[in-house]
Amino acid sequence: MNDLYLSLSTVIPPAEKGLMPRTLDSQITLEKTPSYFVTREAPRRICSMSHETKLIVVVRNPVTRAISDYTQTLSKKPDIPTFEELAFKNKSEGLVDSSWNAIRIGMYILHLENWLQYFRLSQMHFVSGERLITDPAGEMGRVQDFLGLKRIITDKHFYFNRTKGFPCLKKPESSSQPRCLGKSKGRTHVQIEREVIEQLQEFYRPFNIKFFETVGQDFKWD
Ligand SMILES: Nc1ncnc2c1ncn2[C@@H]1O[C@H](COP(=O)(O)OS(=O)(=O)O)[C@@H](OP(=O)(O)O)[C@H]1O
Repeated sequence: MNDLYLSLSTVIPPAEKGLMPRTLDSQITLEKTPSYFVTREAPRRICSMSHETKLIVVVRNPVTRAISDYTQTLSKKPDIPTFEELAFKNKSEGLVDSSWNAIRIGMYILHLENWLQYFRLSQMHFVSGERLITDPAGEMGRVQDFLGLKRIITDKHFYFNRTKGFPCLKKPESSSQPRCLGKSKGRTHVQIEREVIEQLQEFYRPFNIKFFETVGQDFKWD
């Protein structure tokens, strides 16, 4: 379920690493569980483990995210209803089914409000899923700044792979070969009618606006 776009990483400071795998004081512990961001109990539990945890969330246009999510489910379960059947309670009235997970996950502001009951906004960093593709080094630069790390990953670590249609790593440390993400990342999405996309854009607009205002960043999803 296009996890990358709603993945949430937690970074535990050294003094509070008791419940995480052991690391040296010069290291940070990173853990990635995409579903945390949309799980009600997660902020309270993580906060009780370490209230100074840093949180990284990758977000993308919620409409594209929903289609990506559906495309991934469809690849595993080809018999599911169509996207339109799942996305609407009543399509002609434009009544979106916000209880369908693929739709609900993209209502980022609702999830964020839950996190903000336990963490300061300054403890959170939002990565643009769109820019992660168009400018991976820029996005990774901001992640490194947020983590208080030297900018070690830069432009020279990426190249654009035309076959894959995505940026790939030139040469990871563990190998002498370039490395792209796997086949399941960057699948061709199912075709969705323009009208349906517009209905969903309309549905998400107020949630997006409130999300942008809250995080102080405009992700330009219109
Ligand atoms: N460099 C690079 N290479 C390939 N794919 C990239 C890359 N950067 C970001 N993306 C986007 O990652 C999306 C899938 O990642 P996920 O974490 O959601 O996948 S998964 O849920 O763990 O399977 C995937 O979403 P879809 O395009 O919807 O498949 C990609 O758009």
